[in-house]
Amino acid sequence: MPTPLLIHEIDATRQWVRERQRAGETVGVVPTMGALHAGHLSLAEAATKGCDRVIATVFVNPTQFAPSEDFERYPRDLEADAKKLGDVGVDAVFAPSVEAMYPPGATTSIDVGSVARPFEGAIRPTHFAGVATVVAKLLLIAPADRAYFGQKDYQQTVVVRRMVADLNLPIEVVVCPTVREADGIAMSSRNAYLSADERQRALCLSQGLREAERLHAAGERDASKLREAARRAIASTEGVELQYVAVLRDGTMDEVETVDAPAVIAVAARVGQTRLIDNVRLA
Ligand SMILES: Nc1ncnc2c1ncn2[C@@H]1O[C@H](COP(=O)(O)OP(=O)(O)OP(=O)(O)O)[C@@H](O)[C@H]1O
Ligand SMILES: CC(C)(CO)[C@@H](O)C(=O)[O-]
Ligand code: BAL
Repeated sequence: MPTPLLIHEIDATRQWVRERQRAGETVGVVPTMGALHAGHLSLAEAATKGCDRVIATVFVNPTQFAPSEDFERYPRDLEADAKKLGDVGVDAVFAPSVEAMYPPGATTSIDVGSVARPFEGAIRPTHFAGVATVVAKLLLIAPADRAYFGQKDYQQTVVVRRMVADLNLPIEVVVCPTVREADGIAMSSRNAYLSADERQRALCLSQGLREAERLHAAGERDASKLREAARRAIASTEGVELQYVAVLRDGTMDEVETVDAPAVIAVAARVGQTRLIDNVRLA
């Protein structure tokens, strides 16, 4: 497969997308922070199936990291990422500098409101303003027809859908299923931080979710029982600190006590120094 066109400039990116659309083609955009794994590539593949042309963005966005978080050490390898994207048929990659995205004097920030406050938002209070702002910028720089996001970052999908609706952005948001390793752990760039021992312990997140899923499939509708099943698996694993377990009405951040409609059970935990999140749909 050819290497995708690598674009660093904002104007050239917008022009590339507009030209494709003027030629009658649909364009998909896949926002990422790079260090690509099969989870990201599944979004790119969905985009190549659903659109005539695909542009991926690779940008480690500083505004979604708190000062204490891992912005500096977040893995970066643009050359390898571009090759992987080319191999799945992505046409172009937008990889801007921090200075291009946030020139001196830039102060605008998007507050999406209530869906950004609980769970991830409570633990990372500045995170979703950073995500919403950069995603809005990326969707304006690459004004595609469809944008692809992963279910693994469930609250992010809720925040992005809210932001796109509230700002009337003319783009369809597509959410793709979580891709897992053979043993069940959700693929994540941050898995690279785990030692072999932590990697083994981290399995308790997906195992806890799977146990809740099994109970739900067997007819359990009491959210507290489903939460307890996930909590038990995670909290009983040494070296793993559970941060939350929540059962939410699907597509929202509203907690439910009875699962009488499609729902999502979401968890976050710290494994050593690494924060991991995961979720499954209960439908
Ligand atoms: N396992 C996965 N399956 C499907 N989509 C995924 C998966 N992991 C990440 N994505 C999606 O890829 C997009 C880019 O995510 P990002 O670059 O933050 O990767 P990540 O692996 O989630 O990294 P991190 O470990 O920092 O959370 C997001 O829409 C995210 O939901
Ligand atoms: C959507 C995103 C690319 C914005 O920086 C990021 O939050 C991510 O990779 O999930
Ligand atoms: N995948 C979400 C990006 C972040 O945790 O900053």
